[in-house]
Amino acid sequence: MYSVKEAFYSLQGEGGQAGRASVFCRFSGCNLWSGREADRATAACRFCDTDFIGTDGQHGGRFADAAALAAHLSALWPDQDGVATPYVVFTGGEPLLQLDEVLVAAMHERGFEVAVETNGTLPPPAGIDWLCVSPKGDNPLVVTGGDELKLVHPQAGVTPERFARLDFAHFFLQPMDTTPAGLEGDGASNTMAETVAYCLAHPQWRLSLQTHKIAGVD
Ligand SMILES: C[S@@+](CC[C@H](N)C(=O)[O-])C[C@H]1O[C@@H](n2cnc3c(N)ncnc32)[C@H](O)[C@@H]1O
Ligand SMILES: Nc1nc2[nH]cc(C(=O)O)c2c(=O)[nH]1
Ligand code: SF4
Ligand SMILES: [Mg+2]
Repeated sequence: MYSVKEAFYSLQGEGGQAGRASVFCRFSGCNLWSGREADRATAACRFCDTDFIGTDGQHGGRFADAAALAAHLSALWPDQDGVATPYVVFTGGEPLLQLDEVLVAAMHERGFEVAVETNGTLPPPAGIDWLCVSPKGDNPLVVTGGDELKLVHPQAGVTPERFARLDFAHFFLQPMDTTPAGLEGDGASNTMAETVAYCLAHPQWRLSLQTHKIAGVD
C-alpha cells in the first residue's frame, strides 16, 4: 500500500534537471517532521515548505500495489508520440519511506526515467536514474553519493563544507524560502544574498532557485 498526498504534472523547478517536464508523486509522511505546525519548532527538520499530511491533494490517494500507482502516474504524462522520455519525480514528505524497487521497476516498464528527492537519511532502492539528496542539519546522512547534492542554505549550524567532498556529480545551494506559513517571522537573514555570496566564494557550488515558485506553477 502506498499513501500519496498529491500527484501532478509540472516542470521540475530545482537543481540540475530544472525546467524538465515531470510527473510529481508526493508521498505522504516524513521521518523528520510530523507535518503539523504545532510540532515544527521541535522537529528534526524545521524549514519545510510542503504540506505532506494525508492523501487529500490533487490526484492523491491510497494505492494497493505498484501496478496501480504506476498506472495512475503514467496517465498524468501527456501523450506526445514518445518524442520525450517520460520523467517521474518521487518526493514527499520523505519518499524513501515508501518507494521500493518494485515501484521503480514498474515506472521503468512504462518507459519513465525515475528521479528522487530525499533527505538522505534512508537507503534508496536500486534503479533510480537521478538521485537528489538534500541533507537536513545534523540528521544522520546515510546516502553519501548520487547525482546531485542540493543543500538548502543557510541552515543553523551547517556549513556546506561538511558535504563538499561527498560523491556527488553536482553540488547546489538553494536559498531557504522563508515565506511559507509557519516559517515567516523566523528572523531569517537574506537567504538569497547569503547563498549567492557563498557560490561566488566557493565555485564548486551552483545556485539552485525554486523556479516553479517564480513561474507560479506547482
Ligand atoms: C519538501 S522536500 C521533500 C523531499 C525530501 N523530504 C527532502 O527533504 O529532500 C523537497 C525539496 O524542497 C526543499 N525545501 C524544503 N523546504 C524548503 C524551503 N523552505 N526553502 C527551500 N527549499 C526547501 C528540500 O530541501 C528538498 O530539496
Ligand atoms: N515544480 C516543482 N519542482 C520541484 N522540485 C522538487 C519539488 C519538491 O517538492 O520535492 C518540487 C515541487 O514541489 N514543484
Ligand atoms: S525532510 Fe523534506 S519533507 Fe521532511 S520536513 Fe524536511 S523538507 Fe519537509
Ligand atoms: Mg516543493
